[in-house]
Amino acid sequence: MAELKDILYKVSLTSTFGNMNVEVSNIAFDSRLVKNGFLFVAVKGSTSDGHEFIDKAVANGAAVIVCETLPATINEKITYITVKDSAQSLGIIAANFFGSPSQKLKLVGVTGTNGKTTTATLLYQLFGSLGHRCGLLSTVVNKIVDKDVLATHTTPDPIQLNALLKQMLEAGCTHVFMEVSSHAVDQERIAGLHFTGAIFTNITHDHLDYHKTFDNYIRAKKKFFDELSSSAFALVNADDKRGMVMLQNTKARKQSFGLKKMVDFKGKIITNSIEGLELEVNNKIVWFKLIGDFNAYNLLGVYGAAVLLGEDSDEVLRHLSNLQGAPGRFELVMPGSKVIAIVDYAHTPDALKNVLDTIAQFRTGNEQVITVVGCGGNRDKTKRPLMASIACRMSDKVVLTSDNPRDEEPIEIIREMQTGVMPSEARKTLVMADREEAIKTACMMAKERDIILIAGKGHENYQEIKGIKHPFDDKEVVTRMLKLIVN
Ligand SMILES: CC(=O)N[C@H]1[C@@H](OP(=O)(O)OP(=O)(O)OC[C@H]2O[C@@H](n3ccc(=O)[nH]c3=O)[C@H](O)[C@@H]2O)O[C@H](CO)[C@@H](O)[C@@H]1O[C@H](C)C(=O)N[C@@H](C)C(=O)N[C@H](CCC(=O)O)C(=O)O
Ligand SMILES: Nc1ncnc2c1ncn2[C@@H]1O[C@H](COP(=O)(O)OP(=O)(O)OP(=O)(O)O)[C@@H](O)[C@H]1O
Ligand SMILES: N[C@H](CCC[C@H](N)C(=O)O)C(=O)O
Ligand SMILES: [Mg+2]
Repeated sequence: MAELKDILYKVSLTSTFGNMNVEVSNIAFDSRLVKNGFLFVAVKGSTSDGHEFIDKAVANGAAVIVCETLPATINEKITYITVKDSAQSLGIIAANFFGSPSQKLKLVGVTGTNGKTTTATLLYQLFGSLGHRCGLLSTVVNKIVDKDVLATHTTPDPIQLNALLKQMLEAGCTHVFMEVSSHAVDQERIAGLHFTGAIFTNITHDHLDYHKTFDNYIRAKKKFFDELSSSAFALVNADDKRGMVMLQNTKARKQSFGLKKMVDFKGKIITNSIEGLELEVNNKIVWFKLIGDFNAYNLLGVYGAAVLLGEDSDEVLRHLSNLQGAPGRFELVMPGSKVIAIVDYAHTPDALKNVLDTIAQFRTGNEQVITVVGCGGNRDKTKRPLMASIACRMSDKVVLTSDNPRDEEPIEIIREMQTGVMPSEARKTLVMADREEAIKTACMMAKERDIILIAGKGHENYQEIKGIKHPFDDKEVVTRMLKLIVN
């Protein structure tokens, strides 16, 4: 239970109707979850408008309604509050309701098209290894110290988010590392949170289905930095064209990392091999277990953030060099097998190019690169031809397949991918909508020392088809096929 007045702290109200001296039993923004004494926030969504469900919320027992416009009929027994922006108000209300846990934690948010999970996971592992109790909010899993909590989104909704932060605080966490997706910024899921620091990894093509233009997408990421407090740090990848854009209007302490420019945390790649990365950081040469140039950026971002959080730089490097990274990110399957099979979460053109670039650097002779790739249904369609084009240009053979077709026809998605394949490259490609068959075919085509890249699903353990998540795990399938066919 909480006093209504307390949970409205810092919410800008435009009008109130009814008794303001009430207690609220809980909060919800989905009418279906409302029970007696709840406060319901009506939020405009992308498919429907929460304002249409105010009567449902009242029927389910809501005591308080927060909305942008009042419903046609008002129930005298209920308190109505109007606000300018109910999504933003929901964030602030959720933070207040759970006792503003983010104020009592060192909360660091990571945004960018690629590298958020890797960076946040490395920070969580690093700070754990340095002796701190930590929380993690990521695409793969949420963690309250060692306890796993299922992740449904990259960034949870404000109620789940603040509830998790509260549980982390109660479990003794001092540090929390979280991914901040552009959807979350745009939908105000992080409103009302207090960040100690923010990291920007990069921005490239993705999510244009949602943001419509690349400029809107950049603006969503920038908003995260614009809203940081002056006591926070804003750490950006200066080698990304938009790194400095993120810092333009921030009040936070501006910091940068990178490999090419003058930056606060500079690195240099000495060796990049299938065994890992050798980097010069802070005048020290250190080996890391992560593979690929792009991971040099992730490691530098993590290093910079750890130093900005007050950790000793040498200790940070010592601990960081032992870490493995996130599951399903450039993960070698059955190391030592006759063929090299890599499972990776590359689901954007840039990520796919980076991963294939990295693979190209490891080629020593005539080995072939065989790529298995698909594109998600009900998601940004413009990346489909681009991803197929990159896969063909940078591989010897490509099996075009399905990656969570959702409500779309798998073969239609593949057809759209094929529009990016040049006629001269068409002979390299095979179409196999069934992902298990596609992986099997890649394994059958592979000769000794060939490299198979299975891209797009990484850690995911399902294939989503028409609203149903069917169990499916790239790593499990490729392991089975390698044992059966190759070894
Ligand atoms: C496009 C998008 O982001 N949608 C998110 C959004 O839902 P929505 O806007 O579609 O909501 P809606 O169905 O229109 O409903 C509007 C409002 O009416 C309410 N409602 C609805 C029905 C009802 O009976 N009663 C009721 O009160 C809803 O609770 C909601 O408040 O708000 C919901 C609650 O927070 C999210 O679960 C939902 O995520 C969907 C499932 C989703 O797939 N999101 C993806 C795209 C996403 O967010 N991805 C990013 C990662 C992207 C990255 O890779 O960077 C993430 O952070 O996970
Ligand atoms: N710094 C980086 N720059 C470019 N590509 C990267 C970087 N880090 C990782 N990648 C590639 O992007 C893929 C996704 O990485 P990761 O899961 O860390 O990103 P993410 O931002 O969390 O993605 P999502 O938005 O889907 O949650 C990796 O599998 C790898 O192919
Ligand atoms: N966070 C990303 C994940 C994409 C993963 C890929 N496997 C797919 O389903 O398209 C998104 O929502 O676009
Ligand atoms: Mg992620």
